[in-house]
Amino acid sequence: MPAKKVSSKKASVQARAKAPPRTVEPRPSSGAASPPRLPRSKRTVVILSRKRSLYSTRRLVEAIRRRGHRPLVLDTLRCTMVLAPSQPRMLYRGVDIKGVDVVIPRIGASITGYGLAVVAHFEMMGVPVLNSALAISQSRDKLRALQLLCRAGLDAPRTVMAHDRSNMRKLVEEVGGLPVIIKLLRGTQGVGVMIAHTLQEVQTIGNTFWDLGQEVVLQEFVAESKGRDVRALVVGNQVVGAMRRRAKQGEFRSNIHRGGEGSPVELSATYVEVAVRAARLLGLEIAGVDMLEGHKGPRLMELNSSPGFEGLERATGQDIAGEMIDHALALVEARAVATRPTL
Ligand SMILES: Nc1ncnc2c1ncn2[C@@H]1O[C@H](COP(=O)(O)OP(=O)(O)OP(=O)(O)O)[C@@H](O)[C@H]1O
Ligand SMILES: [Mg+2]
Ligand SMILES: [Mg+2]
Repeated sequence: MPAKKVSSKKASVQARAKAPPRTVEPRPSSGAASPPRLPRSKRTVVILSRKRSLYSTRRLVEAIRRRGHRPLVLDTLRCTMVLAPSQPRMLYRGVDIKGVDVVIPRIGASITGYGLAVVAHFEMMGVPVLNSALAISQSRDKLRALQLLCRAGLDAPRTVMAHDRSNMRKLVEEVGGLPVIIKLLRGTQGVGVMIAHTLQEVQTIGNTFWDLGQEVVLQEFVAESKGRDVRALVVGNQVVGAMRRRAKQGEFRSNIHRGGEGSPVELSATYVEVAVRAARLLGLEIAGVDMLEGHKGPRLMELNSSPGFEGLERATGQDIAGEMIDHALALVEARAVATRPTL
């Protein structure tokens, strides 16, 4: 049974209260107080993506076309930012890009720096983006993300970050003892997530990364998750699909890229609420929220701002691309209504 689209009323109320000001919420389309809707016109939706042949990019393009709108796939690295007082412009292969209604950035980890600049530039041109540069940057740094989530009272595996290597034993104790997870701050697809069973291993792995100039965190190993985790795809204030991923034999990482297998899961209200709240806290309109199933409920690991959804669509049979595009178009319409001059 495919997972149903689920939303949490409570979660969305909390989310609205805590959402950063950048986030545009779709306005209600009915009711005496709402302004009349503008007639729907053909919209230009930009997908920032290195390759149009990627599954998620192809599916987004299809979804835009199916709704009668215009997709435009731009290779992020071919976008040129032109800065001028009060007049930021974007060139693509030397030509000015104009008339863009909304941008969906699919920024891979290898081009985070340049990608963030391009997304921010679109924002400065007044174009709505899902997700904003701020939201992408704070979710991509796993420590920063956990700081924001923990400050708001959400649960995550115990995590420490230190620069001083002199007392590793104490750091290991802080996260609950061996074994411990050692994690690169900006890894993806399970690369840079390791498990250490002895203090010696912690020291060797930690020293290797520190000597390479890479920052790592030590994290409590959530043993009860048994090599499984939950990926919830949040779009706006809703979870539009969810799967449980199970690691292959002999592996603790459940990533599909590490051989894990996904199956649809019906999330409880708590998991939905936590996933939506976490996305809102980081300012993400679209988020792949990874949670471990702890004894006492969901434990947040990370939020992905350009989540691939091939595994999720295959596991659940749901039209995730369509959900993302519907939400992007709703934001465009909401903004058009909000900025419409009153007579
Ligand atoms: N503290 C932990 N306890 C137990 N297992 C963990 C822990 N942290 C990570 N894992 C396992 O390792 C996997 C990868 O971790 P994480 O999601 O942080 O990395 P990632 O490389 O960013 O993955 P993604 O490809 O989802 O972006 C998780 O899906 C989970 O199965
Ligand atoms: Mg990740
Ligand atoms: Mg993950």
